[in-house]
Amino acid sequence: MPYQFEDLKKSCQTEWQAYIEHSFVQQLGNASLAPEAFQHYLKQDYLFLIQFARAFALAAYKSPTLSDLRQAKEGLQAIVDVELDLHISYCKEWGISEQELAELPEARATLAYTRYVLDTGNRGDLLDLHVALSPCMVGYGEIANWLNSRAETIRGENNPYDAWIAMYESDEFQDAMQAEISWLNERLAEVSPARFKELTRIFSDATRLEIDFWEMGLKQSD
Ligand SMILES: Cc1ncc(CO)c(N)n1
Repeated sequence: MPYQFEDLKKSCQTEWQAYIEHSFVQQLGNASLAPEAFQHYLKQDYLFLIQFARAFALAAYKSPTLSDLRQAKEGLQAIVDVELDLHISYCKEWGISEQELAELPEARATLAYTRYVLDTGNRGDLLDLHVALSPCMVGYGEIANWLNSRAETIRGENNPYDAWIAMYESDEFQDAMQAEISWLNERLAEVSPARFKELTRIFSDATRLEIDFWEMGLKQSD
């Protein structure tokens, strides 16, 4: 049986569920999240996105083919030209200026997660790097879909976090998520059981670091 992305999720089902259905996510969905927790999360996510962009630059460096190189370039461009600009204007709506963003120190959870991804890519190959990135790219799309499937979730102007959910349920993000899953499925189909075991370690580590990122937001920890 060739391995597929679903098998990575199955290898750490408990952690994956703890990430997707985290209290931060539930509170964001039912509008009970403290605005201070969300603001703290938004600020750290700006710093996260900058490191995330560097990870796509690393993916370009690690690309053996022109098609992989183009894909990494698209990813880098999407983050630098679109996502970061969107994030900055979204932060403004939440009372966080660009100046404040530029001067922020990184929380330990941000440092741990982003540098883990970069280190995994540095010591490994493009597949290692993509597996380390996949909980971000696939997880947030799944979170938006999970929130939409729950009766407790409030949509529209009665939820101040509605725009956040809308961003990750957008066709643009959902298409990027599907493209990432397809890319991974093609490569995972070819790996040996020993190689797959290595990849499950990376996937589970990155998933656990996503859980810590939510915790950092909830506790407003630095
Ligand atoms: C921490 C984190 N993970 C995933 C995403 C989705 O891009 C994000 N913006 N932030």
